Amino acid sequence: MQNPQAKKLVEIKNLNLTFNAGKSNATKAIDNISFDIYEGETFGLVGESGSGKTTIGRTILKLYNQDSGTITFNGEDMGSKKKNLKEFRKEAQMIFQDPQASLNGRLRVANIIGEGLDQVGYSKKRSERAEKVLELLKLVGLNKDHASRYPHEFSGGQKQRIGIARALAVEPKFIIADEPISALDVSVQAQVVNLLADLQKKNNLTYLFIAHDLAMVKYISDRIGVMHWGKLVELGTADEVYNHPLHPYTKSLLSAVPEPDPISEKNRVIQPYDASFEKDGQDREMVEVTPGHFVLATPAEAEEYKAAQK
Ligand SMILES: Nc1ncnc2c1ncn2[C@@H]1O[C@H](COP(=O)(O)OP(=O)(O)OP(=O)(O)O)[C@@H](O)[C@H]1O
Repeated sequence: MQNPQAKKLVEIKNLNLTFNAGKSNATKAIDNISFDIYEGETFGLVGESGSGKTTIGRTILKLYNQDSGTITFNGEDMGSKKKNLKEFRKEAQMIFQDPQASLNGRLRVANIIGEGLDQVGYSKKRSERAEKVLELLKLVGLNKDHASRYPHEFSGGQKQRIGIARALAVEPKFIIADEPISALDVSVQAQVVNLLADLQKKNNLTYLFIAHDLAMVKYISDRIGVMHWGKLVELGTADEVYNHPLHPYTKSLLSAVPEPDPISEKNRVIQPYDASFEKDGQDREMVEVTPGHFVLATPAEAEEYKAAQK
């Protein structure tokens, strides 16, 4: 269970966002979602493609405006503090899925990272700025020779390291990592995840880690939220969600995770998910089935889920 002393860094309450509202292609990307992210934790957000994970990340960063609901960062409602947006953007950064597309190909690495440093006042101190670039490169496992090169001269994993260094340049408190490893070779995925975990400890960072790979999310996250069709359907500690899943969608996602042991893998049965009940018109809300473990359910379903846990 979450330490009750821990401070909430991000508080999301009853968030709603519909793209193309009122048109035939309207998409309810965020459907009445509430959750908190505690300082120093990694909150993993999982769900299939199109479930709304990226939209939540972008809405937290104020790249999209929600239709209703609130997002509070460090105790401040960002919606009502427009003048603080510049400050907020330094405290909250995003790392993207595609490191190639997210880096300006015309800039040398020193300037890509330097742009972030300029935002926090290094622009007038050239030598300090150069020193800080080297420090950041070292922090993410690169070296000074890399500073004068262009993004296309790097491998995918190295590019992601540059993206991480750029995010860290503004000394953020909070980082949204949106599928940061899914475009990388399997052989370098673990290195980037381990780097993120090390940096979290060193810099006391809080992460929202977005992914569709539940195995990796379990490895890195303290708590996990599972999304389906714009709704949060389950929320709990990584161990609880992984070992005692409640919602049939979570069970189905977990059944798709390959087993490392060849015998278990051979016997693994993928559980299909029949989502039709989500559209039965019944009201569902997040119910706490065991301490800190919530599932989206009607009162009757909640009782069933509870009984199945015993
Ligand atoms: N800018 C946009 N305009 C219109 N619809 C959008 C926009 N961005 C996302 N959507 C739609 O909103 C829904 C949620 O998309 P979102 O990208 O948040 O999902 P996701 O879970 O992050 O998926 P992925 O893993 O593929 O990135 C999808 O149906 C998507 O098509």
